[in-house]
Amino acid sequence: MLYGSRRRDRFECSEVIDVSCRPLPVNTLHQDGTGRFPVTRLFVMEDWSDCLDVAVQIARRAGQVVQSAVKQEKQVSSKSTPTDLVTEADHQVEELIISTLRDKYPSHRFIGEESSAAGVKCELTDAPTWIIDPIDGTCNFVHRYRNHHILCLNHRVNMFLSSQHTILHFQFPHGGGEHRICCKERDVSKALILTEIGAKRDPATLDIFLGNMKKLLSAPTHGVRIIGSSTLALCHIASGAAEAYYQYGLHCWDIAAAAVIIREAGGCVMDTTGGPLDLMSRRVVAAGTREIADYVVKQLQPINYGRDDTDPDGLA
Ligand SMILES: O=P([O-])([O-])O[C@@H]1[C@@H](O)[C@H](O)[C@@H](O)[C@H](O)[C@@H]1O
Ligand SMILES: [Mg+2]
Ligand SMILES: [Mg+2]
Repeated sequence: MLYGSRRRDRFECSEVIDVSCRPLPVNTLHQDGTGRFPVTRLFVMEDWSDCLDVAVQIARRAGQVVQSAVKQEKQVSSKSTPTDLVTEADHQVEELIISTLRDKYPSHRFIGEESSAAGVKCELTDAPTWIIDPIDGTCNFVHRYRNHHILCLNHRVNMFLSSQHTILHFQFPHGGGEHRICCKERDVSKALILTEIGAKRDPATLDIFLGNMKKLLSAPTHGVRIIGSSTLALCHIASGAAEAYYQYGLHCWDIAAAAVIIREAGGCVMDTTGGPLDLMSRRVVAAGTREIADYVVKQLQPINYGRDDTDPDGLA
């Protein structure tokens, strides 16, 4: 089981390690003088296994809501741009998840895609926080396109919950059990690379987006794919179906759950500059190997989408 208690402002956790679900004695942490506590081990402050059970049940219930909604007529509206779609099913699923969890865990905090779009501040504190994308790939959902959409929940104590592919019953287990293994390919000319377009479609953004794709296609790589769901695409890195993923314009709720799966499967997740992942930065590079991740980082010209915590509609 992937587990840990990561209080953002108290220490940096150097890695997520498998620990059993039992309280561990809190050892002395050696302050490194920078006010941060370099943690070589994670300390399970509390037993979170109950959260996992509750969340897997909600993921399944939400999946049933989505599965029945996909066959029905939808009321579709848009958010930050005309291509950033949302339906009543997105709202219904997010409301179901947050209301159930809030009843059960009144002290926990929530970051939800549709709550954020309605103006609720995206704020990560050291309180246990659920990061929720009720339907990732809403455009696919609206078009009933090969049913590529996925529900993702992440619990900010670095406990990955269930990310359930609602239509193909394609479920990534919560980190435990059979481990997913990333591709260990180091040769970019043998890599399949995934990306997503993001919501901006102005000519300048599209020129940069297409320029980045052209650079990666002419490496040459085996190919570049856009499947319409960043979370599902990131999960494909963890399952070894593709070697790398990059994107500007996704959100913390697209990244949070999948990043845990990828790390647990032995891959790497980072910022598009090659530095550590900043969950709120609206950009990511992930790969099965560091070599391919570093190659992708070197090809990219940045696209500015702002940040989830300061500029949620990303039209900076
Ligand atoms: O809105 P949603 O379907 O949850 O998530 C989508 C992401 O999965 C996709 O990668 C991105 O390009 C879209 O703009 C949108 O953010
Ligand atoms: Mg999404
Ligand atoms: Mg969504």
